[in-house]
Amino acid sequence: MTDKNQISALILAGGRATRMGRVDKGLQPFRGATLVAHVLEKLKPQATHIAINANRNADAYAAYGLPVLADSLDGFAGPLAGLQVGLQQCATALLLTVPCDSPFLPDDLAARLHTALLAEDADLAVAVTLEPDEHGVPQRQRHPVFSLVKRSALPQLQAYLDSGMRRMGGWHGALRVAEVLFSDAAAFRNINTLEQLQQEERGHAPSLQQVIGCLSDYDPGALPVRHAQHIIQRFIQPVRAVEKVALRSALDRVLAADLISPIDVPAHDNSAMDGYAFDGAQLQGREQLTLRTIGIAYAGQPSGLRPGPGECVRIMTGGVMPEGCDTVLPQELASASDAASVTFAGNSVRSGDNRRRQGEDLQAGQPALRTGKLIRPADLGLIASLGIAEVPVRRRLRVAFFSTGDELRSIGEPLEQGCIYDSNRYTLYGMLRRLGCDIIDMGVTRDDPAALEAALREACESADAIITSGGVSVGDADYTRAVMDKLGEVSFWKIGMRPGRPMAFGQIRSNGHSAFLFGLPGNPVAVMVTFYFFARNALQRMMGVDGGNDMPLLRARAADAIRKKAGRTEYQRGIVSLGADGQAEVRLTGAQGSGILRSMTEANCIIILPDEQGNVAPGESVAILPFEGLI
Ligand SMILES: Nc1nc2c(c(=O)[nH]1)N[C@H]1C(S)=C(S)[C@@H](COP(=O)(O)OP(=O)(O)OC[C@H]3O[C@@H](n4cnc5c(N)ncnc54)[C@H](O)[C@@H]3O)O[C@H]1N2
Ligand code: MOO
Ligand SMILES: [Mg+2]
Repeated sequence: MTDKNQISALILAGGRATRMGRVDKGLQPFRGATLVAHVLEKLKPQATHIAINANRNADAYAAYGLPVLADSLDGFAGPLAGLQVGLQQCATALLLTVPCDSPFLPDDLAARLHTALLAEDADLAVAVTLEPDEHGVPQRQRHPVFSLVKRSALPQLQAYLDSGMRRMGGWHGALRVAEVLFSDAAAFRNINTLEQLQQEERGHAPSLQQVIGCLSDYDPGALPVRHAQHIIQRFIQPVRAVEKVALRSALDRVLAADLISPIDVPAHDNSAMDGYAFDGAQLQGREQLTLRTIGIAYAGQPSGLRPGPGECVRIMTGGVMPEGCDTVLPQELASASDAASVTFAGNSVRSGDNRRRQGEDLQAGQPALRTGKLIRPADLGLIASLGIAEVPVRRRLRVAFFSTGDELRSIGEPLEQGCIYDSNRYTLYGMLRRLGCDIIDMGVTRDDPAALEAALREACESADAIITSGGVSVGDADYTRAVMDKLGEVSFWKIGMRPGRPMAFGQIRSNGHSAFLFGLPGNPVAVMVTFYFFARNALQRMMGVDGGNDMPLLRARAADAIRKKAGRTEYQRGIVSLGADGQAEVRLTGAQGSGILRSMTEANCIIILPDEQGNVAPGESVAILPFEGLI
């Protein structure tokens, strides 16, 4: 039996992470925590003392409550330098080592290595798995970073390091080594690149093809809106990194953990009215009562008063209910009162009226707000009422966007014949800002494969999501498709909707980074409609927003006839107001061409006409989505 008291563990986090762009690996966000936090959770049941070998960010590692040991050898000498300092500082006879980038390590690692070490009277026990060689034949492979080492082996290690050697398993020749075969090779996988990290982060997230494969009647050339929305929602993955921000800065951010109320709110039973507090049992069937006033209870200070039968306390709104009182008579319901007493009719209040109960707003120990909540002004106040100063929120989503088209000019440039000013980047800027994203405006990209590829790569390497406009319809889609296909998995759709028929969606990769891609159509109204009805929800999901925040559809009467083709969803721009009868009534803004941006600026709502709907008669009820909300 393994006595865990005999085992210390050392997490090796001292490397330079050259394949991960030299970031500090252990501190990389992973599945709601960091890599090192996952390793720590695995180790806690396996060892009593745990330390971390790290050569950077000692404070951040120390925050996990563990001793941080830096190499005594200079210049990131590798894991053996970590083992050296680990053995030097080890308080027990045995030291278990694991790397910081293997969050899936076996739960029985220490126990099995220890059993073998004892059985074979070895100096060191090392994990072994079977890995196929180039012919597919399984070969035993040692994982020297997953070892249990006797502290007494330090002189052999020292001699090996003194000879200038640094290979992790290189010093095993001088030792008695016990090999322990683990059948689950995947438990030893480590994460070396940011791309692997993102893949693991996604866990078993399906590929775009798999998501699409779940639709029995998928037709990219005639895709219903709901199918496109379904595919996007299934494929998108949230960004999990979390940060703590001061309460005010949490506005419009997404809560990253349930906020448990540390206190009851209100903390005491208190009065909802200015008036007189008394024991409601005295009301019983009496026509009139006169109670003697024994004192005054102000808000903010318990009065210490205890009225007896026939007595009451003058109380202010928010004042703590005096002991024995459960009812408050609002002062305006008194038929007579002076400083000494109050008289009122027995039916003017019922027992228990106008008392706010302790914890009726929030109860200690109960979640006050749930993870995934988009924090609005009321939430700020509610968190403040709990006395909480800092809030864990998801990190902001980074979204890069650019326009494509040789005809596009930016503000400040002369407008040559045949050219137009780029407006999509401005509508996209506004819509993304409203969502609270960090935005990267990449300007205009020429209609040219090399320029498009360069822009997509740059966007992919700096953002979580990319939004492009233009170049996805038949005229241009061929080269766009070729470039996007080269960089990842992107589907080109013709959606059963108007405006916004052509659209591309998928995920691209570049240099170990990946990003979701929304290739929106170029027409200015189409770009807004596709953003609102596809990208917006997807980005909110990436931000970690919990599902229940969908915008509510309202209904209004069509003031005039609306032409509508059945078989597609139309998003017409409307102005809703109250008709003469007080009912909501909506009219079109005028011409509905997808190049007519004025139709959006004049509108205060979108009229959503679903697939099955044909022409709309005057007076018929239609669904609308108002632009403005109260908060
Ligand atoms: N033969 C077909 N032609 C078109 C179809 C079709 O199915 N068959 N679909 C039409 C629809 S619907 C749309 S929407 C557009 C989408 O075209 P692209 O995504 O390829 O976009 P572009 O051709 O680059 O531009 C379309 C239109 O929008 C103007 N534009 C583009 N970017 C901007 C910008 N940043 N600011 C302002 N205006 C912009 C551009 O000048 C074009 O006029 O395809 C239809 N054609
Ligand atoms: O998708 Mo297009 O917007 O209808 O011109
Ligand atoms: Mg085009």
